[in-house]
Amino acid sequence: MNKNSLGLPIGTTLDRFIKKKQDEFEFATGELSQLLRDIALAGKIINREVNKSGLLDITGAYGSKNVQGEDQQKLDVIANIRFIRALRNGGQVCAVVSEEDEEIVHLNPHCRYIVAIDPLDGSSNIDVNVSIGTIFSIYRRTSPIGGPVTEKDILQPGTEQVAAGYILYGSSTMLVYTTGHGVNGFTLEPSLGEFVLSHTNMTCPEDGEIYSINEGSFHQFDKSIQDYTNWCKDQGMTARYIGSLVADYHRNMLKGGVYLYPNTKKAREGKLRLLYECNALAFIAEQAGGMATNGSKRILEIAPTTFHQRTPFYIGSKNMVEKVVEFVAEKAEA
Ligand SMILES: O=P(O)(O)OC[C@H]1O[C@](O)(COP(=O)(O)O)[C@@H](O)[C@@H]1O
Ligand SMILES: [Mg+2]
Ligand SMILES: [Mg+2]
Repeated sequence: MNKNSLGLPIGTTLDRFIKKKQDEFEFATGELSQLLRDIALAGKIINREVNKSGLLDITGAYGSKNVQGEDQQKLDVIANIRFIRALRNGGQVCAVVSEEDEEIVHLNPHCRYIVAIDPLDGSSNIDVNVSIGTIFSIYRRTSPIGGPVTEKDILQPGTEQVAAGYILYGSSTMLVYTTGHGVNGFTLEPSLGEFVLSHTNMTCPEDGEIYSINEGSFHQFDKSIQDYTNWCKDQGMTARYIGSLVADYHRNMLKGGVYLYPNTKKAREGKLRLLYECNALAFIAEQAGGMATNGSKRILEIAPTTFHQRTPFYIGSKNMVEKVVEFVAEKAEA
């Protein structure tokens, strides 16, 4: 029987993979396994909505703004409802912090897991049939099970994640995640409706030829990032920018590259959110041999102070991200 590098048969379903991984841990309770299955189920439901979004009346704005002051797209709201419902029904989660909810969403106090989620990433690309995604981080609560979930439970640094990942709704739909033991990718087999192991032990090349930044904001960037962007051009690198963080990150992880969303004159803290965008991808990147920083500090070591805080974000191939840090440090000294 053909086996992959994990010794698992080709075509291993996500369910079987999770079960096998659980069996490798003597004290595993199955709760995290069930939670990963719940996220995969919600991902399949969203995938179905995304695939036919042009046909249904689910395109366009929902008519309300989220806590960031952004116009919520209908699919942002639908994805948020679907994920929270799947996590509630799955019965493993005590609280959720979501991009689309200002406050903590309290679920089952008798559970130990907390989920931070960006239900629909790349909202500006929903209506134009460009790849979009979902991003999730999983933590264990620090407060006693059965008691109230506290801010402290939610505001944990990324180093405390027990699992993290993303779902990419692209030409194929993929679930990519880590529990701190490498990164694996599963492709949705539409006729089976099953996520099937397709990318084992994913790694990010230390170097690459791709830089991803919204150059439309070039004049808003700090001098260090303007210089780095020009340096990339001088090196003859290729510019690629989809405008969906998950899709830009995924491409650069596979091919080698760096994604930059710096702070700007307008957005001094940057745009991307630490708890439900940056921490998850930083965990994945590091597990794949890549790197993620805010320009001077490892993303995973940033101590969060608010649920929806933003951070400058530089992620991807190790040597390329280190070059960004070099440029930022140089300007800071100048
Ligand atoms: O349009 P900009 O400023 O380049 O921002 C694009 C970035 O904003 C995001 O759309 C923010 O995420 P949401 O769509 O989840 O709000 C990222 O996916 C993307 O990388
Ligand atoms: Mg997002
Ligand atoms: Mg979003």
